[in-house]
Amino acid sequence: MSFDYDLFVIGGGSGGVRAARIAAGDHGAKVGLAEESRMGGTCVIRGCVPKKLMIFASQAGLMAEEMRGYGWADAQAGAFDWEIFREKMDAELTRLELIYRAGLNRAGVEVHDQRARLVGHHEIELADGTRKTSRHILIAAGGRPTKIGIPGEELGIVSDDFFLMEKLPRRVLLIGGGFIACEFASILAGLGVEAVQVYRGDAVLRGFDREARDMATLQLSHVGVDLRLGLTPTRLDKAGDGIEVSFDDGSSDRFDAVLFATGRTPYTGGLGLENTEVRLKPNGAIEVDDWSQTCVPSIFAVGDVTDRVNLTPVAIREGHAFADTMFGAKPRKVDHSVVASAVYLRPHELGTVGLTEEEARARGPVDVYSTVFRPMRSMFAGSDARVMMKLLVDPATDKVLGCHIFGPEAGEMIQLAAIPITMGATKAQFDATIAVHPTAAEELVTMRAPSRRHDAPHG
Ligand SMILES: Cc1cc2nc3c(=O)[nH]c(=O)nc-3n(C[C@H](O)[C@H](O)[C@H](O)COP(=O)(O)OP(=O)(O)OC[C@H]3O[C@@H](n4cnc5c(N)ncnc54)[C@H](O)[C@@H]3O)c2cc1C
Ligand SMILES: NC(=O)c1ccc[n+]([C@@H]2O[C@H](COP(=O)([O-])OP(=O)(O)OC[C@H]3O[C@@H](n4cnc5c(N)ncnc54)[C@H](O)[C@@H]3O)[C@@H](O)[C@H]2O)c1
Repeated sequence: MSFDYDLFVIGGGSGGVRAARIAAGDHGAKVGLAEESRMGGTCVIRGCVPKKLMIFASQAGLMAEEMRGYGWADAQAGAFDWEIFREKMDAELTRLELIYRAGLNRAGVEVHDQRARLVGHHEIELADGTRKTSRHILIAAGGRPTKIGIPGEELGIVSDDFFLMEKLPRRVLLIGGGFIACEFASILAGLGVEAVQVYRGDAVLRGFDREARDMATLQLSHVGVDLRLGLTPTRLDKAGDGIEVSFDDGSSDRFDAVLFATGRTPYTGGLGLENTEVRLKPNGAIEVDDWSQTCVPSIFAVGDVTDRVNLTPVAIREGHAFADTMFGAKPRKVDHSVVASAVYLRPHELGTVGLTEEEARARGPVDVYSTVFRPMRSMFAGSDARVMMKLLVDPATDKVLGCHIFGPEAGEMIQLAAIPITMGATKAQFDATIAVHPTAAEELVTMRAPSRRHDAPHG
């Protein structure tokens, strides 16, 4: 049987673009790709990139404060102009979008700027009614922000809307304690917006190392976020130009905007999956095996739509591995067991790779090398901000099982620490590395004795 394409990709985000480009450009496959919105997907258009630019924009006040401590007695951030920033940011996103598009064109991928849905195991229907057949189909449709099902929630916005705001609200409620709520709370506080964050738990960033969570929780309050823990909103009501929010403790408060940062769900609705035998997990994610293959041999899925590790570099790696495996005769699986990540807070970020102290302890005996200190740079300026460096080491093998850094540029540091840890480095090998002085990161190779040992597995 002959097909229009060797591969048809649904979704032009991190995973889909990489898979299409490698299959067509490196391995000579005939590839079609459908994208219903802007090329580049969540990361480029409404995620990592605009978020990181906002993080950079938001640090002016903290930098001025630090510089006053260094003798620049009059240093002030001055007024932030959202319109100027947004115009520059939009231009940058358009530039990146064009680069993504050009890469696909160069590789010979046929791009369809419209929505696609499956009508069979080898067939796609585009929004204009055109049908295309393909030997293989890759679903890389990503995820969508979700709200929590309370009355009036349609009055609130989600992260997608945040990047499109015409002007900055004066007072914002952020709901959630995950990546997005914490990063956006840091951004808003840094831009001079009154940020109130409510989270139902007792420390933000559930799932991260507990000590690091406590430091992140403390820092949010220190940078001016009004963080209210153990609190959940129960309803939203329109109140003049603002929104009145009621909470489960009986209190209520008024805001100019309410941002739901309450998680994302795989975007599988309306994809035509009912026309296939593809199986979904209870949360709507596409079920795949280690090769990103669904239970239908011709249909594969990568990235957030599979809800494995929802990060851009993971989607890219999955897309690349799929293309190499299917079209390059280079079978490659993705190891999801060690994936580094960072939460871009200010002034200190949280970088993490491998097991948390709690996970390591549940697995067996573990030596914890941990140090918390005031770094030279901010201490001189009079700041009380603390840095944490932590290594978790298996006492039997000396292998480093995890590393957690809370400090300035921790995202950059953890990227480098992730290399030896992915390679299976031992603590002795960390120690054999001569320090770079004076840095904060030198602590990673100078922690001589464990701060504590957990002997028995802890449930
Ligand atoms: C605010 C925010 C900040 C983030 N920050 C980071 C970060 O700092 N670091 C990090 O690693 N990750 C970050 N992420 C996560 C990261 O953006 C995602 O993990 C990544 O984009 C997933 O890539 P993907 O290819 O699976 O999906 P996406 O990038 O979401 O791409 C899916 C694409 O498919 C298109 N599409 C969907 N259905 C169809 C259809 N039926 N037909 C045609 N097109 C369709 C969509 O329009 C979209 O463009 C962030 C996410 C958010 C929301
Ligand atoms: N720096 C990064 O790498 C980065 C940044 C942003 C987003 N991301 C990715 O995007 C994903 C989505 O981010 P997110 O912050 O929306 O999700 P998340 O899963 O990290 O956090 C969701 C938050 O919403 C809360 N929540 C969920 N249901 C609730 C309810 N019914 N009532 C009250 N609170 C509720 C949760 O307790 C949690 O704190 C992340 O998991 C991550 O994979 C990554």
